[in-house]
Amino acid sequence: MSEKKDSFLVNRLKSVGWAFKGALILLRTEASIKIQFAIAILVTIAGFYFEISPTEWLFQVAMIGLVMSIEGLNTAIEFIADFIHPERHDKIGRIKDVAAGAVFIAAISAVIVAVIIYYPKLF
Ligand SMILES: Nc1ncnc2c1ncn2[C@@H]1O[C@H](COP(=O)(O)OP(=O)(O)OP(=O)(O)O)[C@@H](O)[C@H]1O
Repeated sequence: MSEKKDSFLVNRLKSVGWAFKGALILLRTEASIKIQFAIAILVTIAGFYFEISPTEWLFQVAMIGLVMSIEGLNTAIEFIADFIHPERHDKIGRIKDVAAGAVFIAAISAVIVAVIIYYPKLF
């Protein structure tokens, strides 16, 4: 019984390790994620500088997580598309466009949240 529990825990820990490895691969290799990470650091500094409220922090952190995680999924979809069909194909292009569209929607939402939080503090 306890042996089963241990192996479950070890497996979960291994999964966390692989997920962490995946996040590092994204941050090291993907230009879009690097830019988003830099913006995340800048708005975090801005959050402390302007002393934004706990509710504003919640929205800001949620938006950073949303944009970067969807960007990660977009990258995974691009990898799958390139793996299963390395040549150019209209359908592969459409799959990649739709995945990029998801990032775009999240990014627009994040910009709107940023404007709502910081516009009154700046102007
Ligand atoms: N194999 C393909 N067949 C048809 N169109 C493609 C193909 N690969 C890419 N495209 C088109 O080019 C666009 C960009 O694709 P690509 O894989 O280069 O993504 P990217 O946006 O440059 O990647 P990144 O997220 O690294 O910036 C796609 O959205 C699609 O419109």
